[in-house]
Formats: sequence, C-alpha cells, structure tokens
Amino acid sequence: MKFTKMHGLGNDFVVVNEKTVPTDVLDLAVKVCDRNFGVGADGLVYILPSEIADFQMRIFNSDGTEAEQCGNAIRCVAKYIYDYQLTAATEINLETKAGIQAVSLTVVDSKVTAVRVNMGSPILEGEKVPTIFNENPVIEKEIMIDGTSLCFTAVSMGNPHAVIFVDTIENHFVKGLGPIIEKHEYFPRKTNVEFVEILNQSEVNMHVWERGCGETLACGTGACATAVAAYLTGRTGPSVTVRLKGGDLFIEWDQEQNVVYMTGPSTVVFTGTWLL
Ligand SMILES: N[C@H](CCC[C@H](N)C(=O)O)C(=O)O
Repeated sequence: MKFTKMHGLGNDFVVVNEKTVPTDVLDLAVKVCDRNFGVGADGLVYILPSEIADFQMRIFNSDGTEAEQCGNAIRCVAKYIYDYQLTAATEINLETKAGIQAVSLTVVDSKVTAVRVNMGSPILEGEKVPTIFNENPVIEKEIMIDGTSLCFTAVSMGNPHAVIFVDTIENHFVKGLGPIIEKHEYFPRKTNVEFVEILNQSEVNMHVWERGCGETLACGTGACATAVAAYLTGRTGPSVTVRLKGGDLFIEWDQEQNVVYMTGPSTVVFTGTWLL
C-alpha cells in the first residue's frame, strides 16, 4: 500500500489514496500508526471517491477508532490532492462524516502555502455534542476529577470537544487529567480535551489530549472548538490565533454565516510503501 506521510503542525498522518477502505481498516490503523512497529502517526487517513463532493476523507485514530472529522487532516488531504494533481482546482469540496467541507488553497509558485477550511457550524446542543446534559450550550459545566474541580464548555465540530480554561496550563493537566476526562461518563462518545490559557482578546494558548490518540502537537477541530468556547464565554473576539505546541492556527467564527474557518499549513514529509 503506497502512502504519503504528512502533518498539520506536527499532528501527523499516514495518507492513502484508494478506491475503498479495506475490511480490516481499524486493525490496519493501529498497526500503521504504531511508532515502534509501524510507520508512526496520530492517524490513518483515506482519500476516497465521493458521490456528493470532489473527494471523501475518512480518518482513523491510532487506537483504531474512526473519527467524524479532523481539521489538520483536511488541510493535508487538500494539499495532497493539489500536489498529486488529482485536481487543478484550488477550491475543493471534501465529504467527511461531519458534512461537506469547502477548502481553499493558497498557491504561490505552484506550492500550497496555506489552506483555509470552512469547518461548518459549531454544534452546541449538549445532547448533540454529545454530552449527558441537555443545556444548549453546555457552558462552564463543573467536572470533578480526583478532587480537582474544573469547568468545561462542550462544542462539537462533528467530533466532541471539552474546552477547559485555566490560568496557566500545567504539565500534568494534559497527560494527567486528559485521559480521565476523555473517557468520563459525561461524554457518551468520549471526547477530545482542550486546556486553554487566554493571552488576550485575539490569542490563546491551547494544549490538547485527543480522543483515540492521546496528546498531539495540534488539533484543528480542537482549535475551532476553543475559539467558539472562548467567544461564547466572553473571553475573546470571534477570531483568534490558537497557539499550539506544533504551531499556530488562525480561527474565525463568522457570526453572519455561523461557520468556523480554520487557516493553517500542511506538510509532506515522505512517501513510502506499507509492506505488512
Ligand atoms: N482524535 C479526534 C480526531 C482527530 C482530530 C484532530 N487531529 C484535528 O486536527 O481535528 C477525534 O477522535 O475526534
């Protein structure tokens, strides 16, 4: 199986362009993503034909679960499609489990320098994120973890996110609290967990524990959920630069259209052939 290793700000993927996914795709994702016995990645991403858009993208976490959406992977897929000349267009529609994402590529000297993605409308009804709460939105909800009281705001970008604002992001938050919150009973389909420090009205720091793959250097849907939660709770304006361990994403929540735009880079690292 031929693959291209790519990343969006260090959130890395094995990208495969096929007609269909294999029946054992979940097991394959675990094997391919293994950083000792496989290629090593946060996820396995398939580019597939689509009946309703230019292409379809499916994303499988390194634990073998399929996610509804992946912002960093969408930027990688869009660059892949342009670089491998699967299209000459710089405006691409991608079908995902979360809907159809309109992607626009910035190309300079035939190189993709930036990718801007319409990530759709944030889903804020508690039961649709999903959480066990029926408020709409679920804002600053208390959650007790080993005696520590935290507050989360729940946002779905097609996949669930629990956004937690803190004064300073302590090291033990992500790897210590992240996995417990990921699997907490408040989240019927588990959740991604974002720890966020507000820097000013248009900049935040964010570290993320991702559902199904653990701490990553960046999370595109997480950055979108962070921007939505920060504006909802009056901490920032509707457009923010989200500073992640792997780099920066620029997020705009367009209030007229009620859609979230994400702009950032994507990088090809190497190509290879999977032999197992
Ligand atoms: N682990 C996530 C999927 C990948 C999302 C992230 N890598 C992004 O860039 O949005 C989940 O299970 O919802």
